[in-house]
Amino acid sequence: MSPTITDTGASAPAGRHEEDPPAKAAPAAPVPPADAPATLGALLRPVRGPLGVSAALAAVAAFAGVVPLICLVELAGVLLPGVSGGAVDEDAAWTAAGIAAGALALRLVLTLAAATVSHLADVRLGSSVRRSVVRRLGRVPLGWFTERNSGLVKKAVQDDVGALHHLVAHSVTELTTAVVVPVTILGYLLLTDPLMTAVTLLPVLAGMLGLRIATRGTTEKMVEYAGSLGRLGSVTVGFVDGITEVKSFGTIGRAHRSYREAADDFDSKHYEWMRSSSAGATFMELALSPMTLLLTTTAAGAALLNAGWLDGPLELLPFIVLGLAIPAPVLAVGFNYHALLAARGAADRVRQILAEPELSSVPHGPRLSRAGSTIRFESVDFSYGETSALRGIDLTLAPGTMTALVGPSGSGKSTLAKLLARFQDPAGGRITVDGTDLRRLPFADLYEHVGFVFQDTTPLRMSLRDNIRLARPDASDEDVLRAARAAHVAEVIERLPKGLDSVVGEDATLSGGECQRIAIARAILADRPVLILDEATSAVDPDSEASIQQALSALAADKTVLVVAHRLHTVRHADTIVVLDGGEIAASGTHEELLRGGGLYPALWAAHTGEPAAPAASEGETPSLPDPAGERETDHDDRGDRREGPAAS
Ligand SMILES: Nc1ncnc2c1ncn2[C@@H]1O[C@H](COP(=O)(O)OP(=O)(O)OP(=O)(O)O)[C@@H](O)[C@H]1O
Repeated sequence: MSPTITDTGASAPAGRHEEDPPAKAAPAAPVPPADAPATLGALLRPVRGPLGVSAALAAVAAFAGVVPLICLVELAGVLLPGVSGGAVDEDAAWTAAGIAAGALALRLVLTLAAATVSHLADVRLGSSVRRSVVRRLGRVPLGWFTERNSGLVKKAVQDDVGALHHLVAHSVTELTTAVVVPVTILGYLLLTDPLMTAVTLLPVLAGMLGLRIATRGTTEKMVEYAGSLGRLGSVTVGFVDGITEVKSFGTIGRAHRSYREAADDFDSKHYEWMRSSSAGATFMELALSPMTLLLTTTAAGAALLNAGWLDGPLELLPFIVLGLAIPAPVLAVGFNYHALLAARGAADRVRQILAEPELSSVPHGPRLSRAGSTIRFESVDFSYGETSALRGIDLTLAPGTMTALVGPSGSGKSTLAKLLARFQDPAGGRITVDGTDLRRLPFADLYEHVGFVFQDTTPLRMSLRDNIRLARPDASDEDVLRAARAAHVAEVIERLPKGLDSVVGEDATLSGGECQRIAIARAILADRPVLILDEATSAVDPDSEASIQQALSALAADKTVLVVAHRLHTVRHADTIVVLDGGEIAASGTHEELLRGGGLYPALWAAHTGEPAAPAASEGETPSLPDPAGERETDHDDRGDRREGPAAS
C-alpha cells in the first residue's frame, strides 16, 4: 500500500505536536490499492508457472491415453489376417501391445503428476489469496463491515476463495485434455480415411453446437444466480441473527417477507439458469452418446462399404474404436462448465475485494502524548453514499472532560463517534488529535491512543483472559482481574469452571450485558487517553450500571471522553452536551444551560423523563461520568417516577 500522505512528523519530539496546517489536510479518500489484480490472469499470476507445467503434463497424458487405442487398432490389423489364415506378425503384435502398455502406464503417471501439480497450485493460490483478502479486510474502513453482514463477508473469504479450486485444480487439465484427445484422434483418422473422419466428426460437431446452445447467455444468468445466492445467504444470516424477533412477530407481521422474497428470487434465477441451458445440454449429451456415435459410424461405414469406398469392414474399426473416445473429454468440459463459470464469478468477486479502497495511513507519525489529548472536529462532513449524515461539525473535546452527544435517532451521533475511531474518514474537513490529522497517524498509534466501547460488542472466540487483555497481551492475571472487577464481570468469570481460561462460545456463553462488561474491562485495562463510549452500559442491568459507571468515571477522570448517549440521564453531568439534529450541531452546553436555552434539548429531556423540563439545581457540581444510581435517586426525589423512554434515539 502506498501512503498518500507523506510522513513529515518523524522528527517531532515525543509529547510535542506540530499543528497540521489546515491547508495540508486535503481529505485523503480511500484509495484503491495499486497491487489489486485487474484481470483473472493477474489473479492467477502466482501460479501461472505450475499451471503451465500441469497443462503440459496433461497434454502428454492425453496423447498417451490415445496411443493404446491406436495400438489396439493396429493390433487388430496384425492379428485379424492370422484369423483368416495368413501368418501373424508376432513381433509387430508384441510391439503394439508393449507400446500400448507403456503408454497406459505413462498416462497414469502423467495424469497423477498433472493433478498433483494443479492441486498444489490450488493450495498455494488459495492460501495466498486468503492471506491477501484477510490483509485487505484488515485495511478497509471499519465501516465497510457495518455495511455488509457476516454472511457476505464469509461468502467472500471462504466460499469464493474455495470456488477458485475448480478453476485452478481441474479446468486447466480438463480443457487441455478436451483439446488434445480429439485433435490426436482426428489426426490419426484423417490419415486413415478423410471421408469417414468427416462422418465421425458429425456427432461431435452436433455435440459442440449443443454445448454452445447450452452456454449461450449463461454467463449473465450465472452472474444473476450468484447474486441471488449471495442475497439469500445474507438475508438468511440476518434472519438467524434476528430469530427472536422473527419468532415473536413473524407469524403476525412481515418478518419472513425479505427471506421469502430472497428465496423466491433465488428459485427463479436458479430455474432460469437451468432452463436456459437444459435443452442445449440434453442435445449435447444425446449427440455425444456412444449409441449415436456407433450408429453414425456403422451406418455411414456400411453405406461406404456397399458403395465400394471402403475395402473391407476392418477399415471401420479405427472409427468405431477411436471415435468412441472423442466425446468423454468434451462432455467433461460441458458437465463442468457451470463449475468453471462459478469459479470465474468467484474470481471476479475476490478481485473486487482485493480492489476495495483502503483508508490511507502512514508508517510513522508524530508521537502522541499519553496525557490527555485535545480532539478537534473542524468543519467535518460525512455522507453514506447519497445520505448526508454530518454537516459542518466544529467541535473541541478538551483533555479531562466528558462530551456527550445527544439527539434524535438518526441525527448522526454514532457516525460522529465512529469517525473519531476512524471507521471512515470525513468527506470534508478533518479531525485532529493534539493538532495532528487522524489520517497522519499510523493505525497502530491511533488505536494505542483511542479506545472505544460500542453498543454491539461481541467477544472474540478466545479465552476471557485474552479477550480482556486484547490491547495489552502482556498484562498479568492480577491486572486482568482488577479490570474485570472494576467492570463488574469478575464474579461471572469466577463462576465458570475454567475461570479466565474459559473460551467464549465454548466454555462460556455470555449475555449481552456480560459481553458489554467484558468490553468495558478491556477498555479499563487498555487505559487509552481518549475514550469513546457509545451507550456503553445499555445492555447492563441497573444495579451493575451504577457500579460500572462509577468505574468508568474513575477511568475517565484524566481522559478525553466522548459519550454517545441514547438515555439522557446517563450524561446529565457531562462537561458539555452536544445536541445533534439532522447531522448538524443544534446546540451545546451543560445540562442546565441547554435546559434554559430552550429548543430541542428541553423537548428531548421532557420526552425522556415524561415531565416538562426545568433546570436542575446542580450547578457547580464537579462534572464526572454519569452516576445512574445517584441520578435515579435524584430523579425519584425530584419527579417521583422515571420513564426510560426512547426519546433520545
Ligand atoms: N451504514 C449506513 N449506510 C447508510 N446510511 C447510514 C448508515 N449508518 C447510518 N446511516 C444514516 O446516517 C444517519 C446518521 O445515523 P447514525 O447512526 O449516526 O445516527 P444516530 O444518531 O447514532 O442514530 P441512533 O440514535 O438511532 O443510533 C441516519 O440518517 C442513518 O440512516
